[in-house]
Amino acid sequence: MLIIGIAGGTGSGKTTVVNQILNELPDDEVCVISQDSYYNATTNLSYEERTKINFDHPKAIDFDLLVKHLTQLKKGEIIEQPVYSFVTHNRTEDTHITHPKKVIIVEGILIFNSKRLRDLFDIKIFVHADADERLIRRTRRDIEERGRDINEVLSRYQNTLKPMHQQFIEPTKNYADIIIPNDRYNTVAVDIVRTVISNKL
Ligand SMILES: Nc1ncnc2c1ncn2[C@@H]1O[C@H](COP(=O)(O)OP(=O)(O)O)[C@@H](O)[C@H]1O
Ligand SMILES: Nc1ccn([C@@H]2O[C@H](COP(=O)(O)O)[C@@H](O)[C@H]2O)c(=O)n1
Repeated sequence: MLIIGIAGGTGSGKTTVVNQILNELPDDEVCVISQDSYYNATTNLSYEERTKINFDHPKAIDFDLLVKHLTQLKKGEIIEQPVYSFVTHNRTEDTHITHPKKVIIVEGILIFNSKRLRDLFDIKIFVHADADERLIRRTRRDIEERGRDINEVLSRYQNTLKPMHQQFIEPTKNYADIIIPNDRYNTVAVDIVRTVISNKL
């Protein structure tokens, strides 16, 4: 089994890179775990209280469950990945049954922040895009896909996202084995990662 961690700031293009890697790879050989699925359950909070959570701080993530699930997959066990809603800021009632595969890709902004997780990765990849590019992408995506308005995106960026990125995400680039520059679509880098995976399969 090969476990690949893909980190990088919000809007850097992690999900896009993962999807490009998955294209042309057999479905039954690769599975993806998203750190976003492991935001802490917030059922005990009102919607108003949830909107005030700092989602870019490591404390917002249920790393215990993420490490447990990855360890189970490594042992060949099936897991039930939580399903998260960016609209309600909470886990849904659903779960996603995930089977162990030869290659497991874990992606998320804070995954290199946890030593326990880092130790589980065979390859660590950091996707880099400049802050202005990430903000533009995030603004478009959150308005089009995550039910947000411009004020929400910009105030979250100023109050939590930017400072948390500088404090907790950017420094973890140092742990990466490979850094993918992604201000533009980087097909060469994606091809290299795909080749590494294909060799393993
Ligand atoms: N290299 C790129 N150039 C332009 N737009 C991109 C690029 N990579 C991703 N995007 C777009 O930016 C937005 C955020 O990308 P996404 O992959 O969701 O980032 P992340 O998972 O790192 O938050 C998406 O709308 C995506 O289509
Ligand atoms: N309820 C939530 C939870 C998280 N976020 C933001 O998502 C970003 C991480 O996801 P990416 O796909 O962009 O890597 C993170 O920056 C959180 O601010 C949110 O807006 N709402």
